[in-house]
Amino acid sequence: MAPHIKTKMGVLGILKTQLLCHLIICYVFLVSGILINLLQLCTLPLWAINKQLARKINCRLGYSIASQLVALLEWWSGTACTLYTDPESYQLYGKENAIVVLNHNFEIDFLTGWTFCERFGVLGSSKVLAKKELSFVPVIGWMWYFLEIVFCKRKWEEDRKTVVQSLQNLRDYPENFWFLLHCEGTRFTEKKHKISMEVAEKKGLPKLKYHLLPRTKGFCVTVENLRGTVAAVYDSTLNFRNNEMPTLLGVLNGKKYHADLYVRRIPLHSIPEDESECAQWLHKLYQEKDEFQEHYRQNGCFPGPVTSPPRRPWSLLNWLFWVCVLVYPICMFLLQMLLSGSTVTVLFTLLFCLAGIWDVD
Ligand SMILES: CCCCC/C=C\C/C=C\CCCCCCCC(=O)SCCNC(=O)CCNC(=O)[C@H](O)C(C)(C)COP(=O)(O)OP(=O)(O)OC[C@H]1O[C@@H](n2cnc3c(N)ncnc32)[C@H](O)[C@@H]1OP(=O)(O)O
Ligand SMILES: CCCCCCCCCCCCCCCCCC(=O)OC[C@@H](O)COP(=O)(O)O
Repeated sequence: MAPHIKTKMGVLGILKTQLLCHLIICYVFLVSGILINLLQLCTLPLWAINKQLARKINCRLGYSIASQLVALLEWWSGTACTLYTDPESYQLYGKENAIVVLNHNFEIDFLTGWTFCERFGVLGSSKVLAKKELSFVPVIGWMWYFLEIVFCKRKWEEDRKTVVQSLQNLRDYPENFWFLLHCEGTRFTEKKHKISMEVAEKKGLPKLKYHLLPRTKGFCVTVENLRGTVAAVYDSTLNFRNNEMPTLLGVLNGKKYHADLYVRRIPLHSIPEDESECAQWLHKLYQEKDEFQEHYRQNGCFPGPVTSPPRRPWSLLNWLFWVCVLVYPICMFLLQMLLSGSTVTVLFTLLFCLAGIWDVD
């Protein structure tokens, strides 16, 4: 990296781009994650005795994993999150169960979603209808198993029974939760958009410019099974300023983004009970979402008042806790190696440290 750019970035900015920092962050995340997964495993016997207590404990443990990634976004990269919503609805966020319908365009939209969950105190209990493959991802996928995340294979005939059962299980969940649905079923690409609009044409549905055609089955079955449990649908549309396409690697490098989220609260009782009417309702919702995206494209902002929730210190404190617990032993280990008296061990340790601080750019 050129020296003048480094000066402009400041010491902290340079630190954030260093491989050694990234290695430490990943090490802390992975080791703490596996320790927490093991603790979650220990709660299994409790489910038989006191299920609600086991669920509450798992929400806290899940928080301790997810909030590390949130801390990375809001404290490490300093990404700003602006919320466009009406003040009356704002009062209810975090105080009721809700289904969140969100567009799926960005690599970090899950992380931005989590950040909003954190700010309204529902991060540990947040849920999603996720593809089955994600349940095998170490740490996060294993954590989701204990948080009763709903998984689907995206083959409706196989999914119907398991999805309905998993949704029914959430009816007596002891914590307020937000249930995320990416109704488009996959992340937006131009190629997928083209195919999806061919389907829209065949079905006689209006074309969408910024979204894929929504898959309606998951939404209708969620509304049907969570009626009486969930108070509202939060129709949410996410964008990043300056047409940026943020990445996890960018966040890890400390790059600051600016997320804009537009949320409309729609009471669940206003959504039709009949399945085909419910599907039509969702198609109409996506046509409206398309208009909001057009507004954003034209004006650089969403319509309506801005009421941004402040970041809270808990994600940072949790992260610092794990850094203190896990970085100290590794420092002691490296120190022991350096003081071992063996030339080969000292050389290897020095090489390892140098590789970590080497500027790969
Ligand atoms: C702002 C605050 C945020 C709060 C965040 C809260 C919580 C956060 C928690 C966690 C964060 C982590 C996030 C993890 C992200 C995980 C992301 C994913 O895994 S997305 C993929 C999985 N999810 C989904 O797919 C959900 C949407 N899909 C559905 O609902 C589906 O209906 C289904 C239930 C999965 C079943 O799918 P299947 O394909 O089997 O059946 P369908 O009936 O849907 O499809 C057949 C139907 O579709 C028509 N068709 C064919 N091709 C297309 C196409 N390209 N586009 C649209 N439609 C198509 C086809 O003709 C059939 O139609 P019909 O039924 O009329 O015959
Ligand atoms: C603080 C610690 C930093 C350490 C960095 C480690 C990063 C680990 C991140 C793990 C993130 C796991 C969360 C999974 C969410 C991913 C969202 C996703 O993958 O959605 C899938 C959809 O799109 C559909 O996929 P398609 O198959 O249709 O395409």
